[in-house]
Amino acid sequence: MSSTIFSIEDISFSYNDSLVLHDISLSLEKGKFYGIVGPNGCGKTTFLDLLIGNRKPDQGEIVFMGRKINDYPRKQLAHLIGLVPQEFSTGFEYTVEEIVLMGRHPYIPRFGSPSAEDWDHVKNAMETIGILDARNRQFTELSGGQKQRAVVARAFAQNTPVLLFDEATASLDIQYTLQIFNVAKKLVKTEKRTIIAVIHDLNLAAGYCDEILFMREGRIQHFGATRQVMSSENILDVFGVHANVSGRQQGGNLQINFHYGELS
Ligand SMILES: Nc1ncnc2c1ncn2[C@@H]1O[C@H](COP(=O)(O)OP(=O)(O)OP(=O)(O)O)[C@@H](O)[C@H]1O
Repeated sequence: MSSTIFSIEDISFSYNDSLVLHDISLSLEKGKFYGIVGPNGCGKTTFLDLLIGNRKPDQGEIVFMGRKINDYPRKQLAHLIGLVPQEFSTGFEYTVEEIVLMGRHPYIPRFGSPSAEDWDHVKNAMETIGILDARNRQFTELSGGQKQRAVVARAFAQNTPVLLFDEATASLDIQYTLQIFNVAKKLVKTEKRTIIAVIHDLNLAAGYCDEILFMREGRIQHFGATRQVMSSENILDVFGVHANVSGRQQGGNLQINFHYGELS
């Protein structure tokens, strides 16, 4: 049986007249941790928006689990794909627990109440992320990093086979960053979930991702197994910066060291 989860066929996308994604064709497989890396503004968030069906390609197709992504009813898709967005804000006074419970909304019938199973998922997600003690705090009063952890917990509570992270740990300290990536990696390894994560930190991407998509100017420039594509040449090609990539022979994680240039 094919393990292809996303089949992306020659997609392009424009905002008004501005072409943002083009000539993207690739297959993504179930049970892998994918990293998307690339310069600011190259189209990473837009690409995730297309993968989750929030936007429609102008050309080409995205087939998800055998069906065109834009043909899925929204509710069904919310059972299959969860997203940790780059930014999440709410004008309303919600507690942390209420934010995490939002991850269960696709499962709660209209005018219905959360089931015991829904509450189990909410509690487990808060425990996993370590925010159970903050469950009754107002979301708007949290620090940026605390908010981000609540939003990650919301996505874990949604319990979907596919998770998209858009810089999900950008404002987290190293302890919480590793905690979330370790949980994510475990979901990939033990439950065959698929994670597609936009990551700016190349060492983090090298440490956790099975495969990397290097994006530049709306195209996938390089795509493949992390050990193959995370190279000085590709980093220079996509980011225009010089770096040494070491550790390829040792069999452990790759290490990326940047050349900082002259300080004046
Ligand atoms: N809603 C929008 N309307 C018009 N242009 C947009 C919109 N959203 C994004 N863009 C433009 O599309 C391009 C790609 O944006 P996108 O957010 O996908 O990039 P990104 O790679 O995720 O960037 P970053 O690393 O800074 O988050 C940018 O030039 C951006 O200005």
